[in-house]
Amino acid sequence: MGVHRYREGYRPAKGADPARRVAYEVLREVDAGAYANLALPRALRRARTDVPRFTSRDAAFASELVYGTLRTRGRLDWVLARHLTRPLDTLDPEVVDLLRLGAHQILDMRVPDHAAVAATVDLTREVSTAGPVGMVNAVLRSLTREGAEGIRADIEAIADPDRRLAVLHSHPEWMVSAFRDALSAHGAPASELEDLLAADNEAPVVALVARPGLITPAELADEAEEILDTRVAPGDVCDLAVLLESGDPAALPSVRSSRAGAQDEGSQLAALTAAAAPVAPERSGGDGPDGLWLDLCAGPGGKAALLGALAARRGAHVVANEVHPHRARLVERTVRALPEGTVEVVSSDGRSFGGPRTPWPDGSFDRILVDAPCTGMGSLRRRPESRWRRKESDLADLTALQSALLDRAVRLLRPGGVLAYVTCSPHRAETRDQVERLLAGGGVELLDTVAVADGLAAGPLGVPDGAGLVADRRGRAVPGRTLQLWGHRSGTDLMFIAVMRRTAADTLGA
Ligand SMILES: C[S@@+](CC[C@H](N)C(=O)[O-])C[C@H]1O[C@@H](n2cnc3c(N)ncnc32)[C@H](O)[C@@H]1O
Repeated sequence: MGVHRYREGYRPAKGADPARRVAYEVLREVDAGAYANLALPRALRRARTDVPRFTSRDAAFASELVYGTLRTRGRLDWVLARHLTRPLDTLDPEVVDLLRLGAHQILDMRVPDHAAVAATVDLTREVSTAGPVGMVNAVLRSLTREGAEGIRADIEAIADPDRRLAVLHSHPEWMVSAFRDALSAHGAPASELEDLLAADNEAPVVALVARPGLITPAELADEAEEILDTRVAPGDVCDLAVLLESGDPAALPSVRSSRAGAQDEGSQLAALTAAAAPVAPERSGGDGPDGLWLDLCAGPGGKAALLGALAARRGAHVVANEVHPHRARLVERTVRALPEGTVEVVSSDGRSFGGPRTPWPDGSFDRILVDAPCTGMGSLRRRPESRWRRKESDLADLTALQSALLDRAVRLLRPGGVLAYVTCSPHRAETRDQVERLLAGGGVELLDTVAVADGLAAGPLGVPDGAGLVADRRGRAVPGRTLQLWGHRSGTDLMFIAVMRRTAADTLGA
């Protein structure tokens, strides 16, 4: 629990309620660098043990406070600024969190105004010095007098369209512009921008994957229904998926033993597509070998486990590489239920993976997945704080890393081998530009990713007509298509998938 900073002789007039207290503690942890999706379950577990009569309603309320406050932070800050006499970022960060918590209850939740103000003031008394109590009270009371209609009208009146959408849907302005550009880069109508941004603020469903050969989706659904006491549904996009209305997947024995896992349906489809894209023969006749696969950026191992399950059925072997040793250990855990020897976990920098004097010289692999580090703009629903942490200036380093990983992967592929490039971001620079750069370099051809994925999907992928085309250096469309999934169309994370194939050995001038 957080630090109490009572003044000498000072005692709170009334204790803060435990759910708000938990939410505040988690916001403070997130401010210090924690991830909400890890910090919140930890805090709830603590509260269930430490706080007498901490109910599941308290847990649900605390979760809504944490996720809602983090998601709507941009709009909350814009509104709060109108009621402050000094800039928000000059206030003590603890006070800022208290104000955001109160404002979120007043503006977005069905908490009566007086209760939202009183409870936030109680919480302020309990966690802070007496100093800000009066200020928090005054600012929140002033906010309750403003009214949602007036606020909405003032936001609608913001002249700059991206600024207006940034405030309304609570995204950093640079991301709004990047999403606008991404829709156009991937052949989706620009008119869908608002739907895209709104979908980012919806609570995601929890998707599980039943790893083939280890558990069936029906067995997983039965287990979830029984243990989590929740409603379950089959996947919209993948037959292997089981969707949960609520509940903590970690409570399921199949998840604890890694026979199943929590995995967005877009990620499941990416791994399935990487495994299904057709390899070509190295010289002539048949499909050529398909026995050695590489997952170049494997941590924490969700896709490696699905690839491994599919490889086990096809007699293939998967090398799962991850640069950070602690994340490589997570991969080991994720793949541990697979038949022994199916997945081999190694830890090295993917940019210089394999080569002479290693078991994997250039041209070794039949199939490579590069699920590259990226801005993560495609999973904002799931990681509510990430939109505020990520900076536009991160792009240059990330795209350089993606290019180096892709270049290395092409060299590690045999001619005719398949390269699947995946990002959890639709940003043009991380997706289409990377594919166009690779194609321009020679050595790879683009396959029809939409057709491969469509053939695997349980339902429509919501790909707009004519989407996924990429151009050569002269701006002419090349054969093949990439696939961009959109949350507002398919309900998945915004995964980008491009399957390519290595052409002749000598085109890279190796
Ligand atoms: C998008 S995540 C991969 C997710 C993973 N495929 C899954 O489905 O669980 C990217 C991973 O690449 C790792 N990474 C970053 N730089 C790398 C490098 N130079 N070589 C190999 N892996 C790297 C990151 O640590 C991170 O675990």
